Amino acid sequence: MTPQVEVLVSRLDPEIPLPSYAHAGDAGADLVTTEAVTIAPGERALVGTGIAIALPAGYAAFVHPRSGLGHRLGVSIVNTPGTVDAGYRGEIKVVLVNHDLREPAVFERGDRIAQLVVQRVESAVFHEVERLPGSARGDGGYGSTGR
Ligand SMILES: O=c1ccn([C@H]2C[C@H](O)[C@@H](COP(=O)(O)OP(=O)(O)OP(=O)(O)O)O2)c(=O)[nH]1
Ligand SMILES: [Mg+2]
Repeated sequence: MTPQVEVLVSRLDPEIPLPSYAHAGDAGADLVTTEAVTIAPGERALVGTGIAIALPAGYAAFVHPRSGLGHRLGVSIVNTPGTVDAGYRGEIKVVLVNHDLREPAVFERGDRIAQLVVQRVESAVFHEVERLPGSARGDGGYGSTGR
């Protein structure tokens, strides 16, 4: 069975459903918009989801786009994936962007606009050193391995 973690949710808007998985074992729980919004081609909009959460220490939640919106409408999230810190108690919001060049993207209140992925995260301790250990990749990046 998929491991589970308890996440406390506060509904800032009582009519808005809790985040929910479309299928058991899904990675992303759908989030809805509390407001109707029309996003012109190339424009963006900050929308509320009506929920705030408290994650256990050692966890973060990531706000990912929905592939169906990308495919059907050209809609994604500007800062994808958005990072929700364990200590954040405000409303989870989503910065939608309409990449379509012609059609506005129209959303009604209650439409599913993003999905939340809850993950364990490590907190790093950053140690400064004179020289980093060598590696096969070295400083190669940005296409260094060819097409
Ligand atoms: O898509 C997102 C991304 C972030 N947040 C909330 C939760 C997160 O804990 C907080 C801060 O996010 P982030 O650190 O990415 O933003 P910042 O621009 O660095 O703001 P801050 O200075 O508040 O950290 O905003 C959202 O509601 N939705
Ligand atoms: Mg920050």
